[in-house]
Amino acid sequence: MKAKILIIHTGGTISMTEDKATGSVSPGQLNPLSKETAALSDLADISVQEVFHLPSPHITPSHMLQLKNTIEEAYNKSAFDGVVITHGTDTLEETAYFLDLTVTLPISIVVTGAMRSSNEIGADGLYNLISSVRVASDEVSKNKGVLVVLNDEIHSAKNVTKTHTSNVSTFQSPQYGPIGIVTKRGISFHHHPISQENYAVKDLTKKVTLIKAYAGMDSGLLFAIKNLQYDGIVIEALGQGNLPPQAVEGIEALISANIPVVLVSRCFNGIAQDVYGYSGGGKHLKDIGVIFSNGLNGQKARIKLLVALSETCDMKELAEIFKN
Ligand SMILES: NC(=O)C[C@H](N)C(=O)O
Repeated sequence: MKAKILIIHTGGTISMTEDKATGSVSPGQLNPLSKETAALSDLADISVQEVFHLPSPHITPSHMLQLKNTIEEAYNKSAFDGVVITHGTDTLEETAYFLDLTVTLPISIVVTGAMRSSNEIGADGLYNLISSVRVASDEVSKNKGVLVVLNDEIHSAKNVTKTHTSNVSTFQSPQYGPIGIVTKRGISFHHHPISQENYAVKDLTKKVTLIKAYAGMDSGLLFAIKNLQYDGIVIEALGQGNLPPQAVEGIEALISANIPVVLVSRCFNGIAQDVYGYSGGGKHLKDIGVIFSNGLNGQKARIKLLVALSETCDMKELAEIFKN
């Protein structure tokens, strides 16, 4: 029996066309993927929903929550084996990780996209969609968290990131690699995520921002963030998790206002840790209450803080959540 797969389109280059006269790529009236359902029906019992038709820089956390609710409502109406979400690649990793943290259904969840629009030479959209339906249809893809499938590779939502502005092999999992591959003959996994986290999110009302540290950074922006009444901040710190000493005053002001400060590294490999004891070093920052993120990149730590803040504002509980 064929697997039952729900395809949800949200937009992105995979749903766009190029204007041959101007070279401009944009979403048209019709999603070019809507005519492809027949090509997929050999692979699975397909149903399709188009929830958004948006470039992914237009996707916000409330769209992500809407997407989670759409998946759960569709499943409660009529159960399916897997869902494939098509999405723009710019913020794909954020939506995939949000779903990873919040959806608990016993199905496979695959997110895919494309780097070339539907009418460009070498368009990768339909191919990635077919690969994703194949992955989602395979029993072996369940219980592995949300998967990101492009360019014949299967990545975990937690580790994958967009690494190249235009290359079709843009999605990589720095330091971990893909957890599986798609071949002509089947799907093959070679890693299994060792832990999965879930948070019951009903609404997303908090404001969390993300900034990057740099040589000579001072506290100006940190005071501004406090005054703008953000509920949380993620900082892409230097190296192993350090900041210039001039930034410490701002960090202390945020923490004393009960605004959690989560640290990641601006390096794309490795884990930020409390190693250095000098002023602004990781150990100093941890001692004054900064939370370390255990290997997430900045944009994913921001999604996690947003989700975690919908459960608790307690600094100690937040620090525990970020140990996972
Ligand atoms: N390749 C893509 O999908 C990029 C596009 N700007 C988007 O994220 O919507």
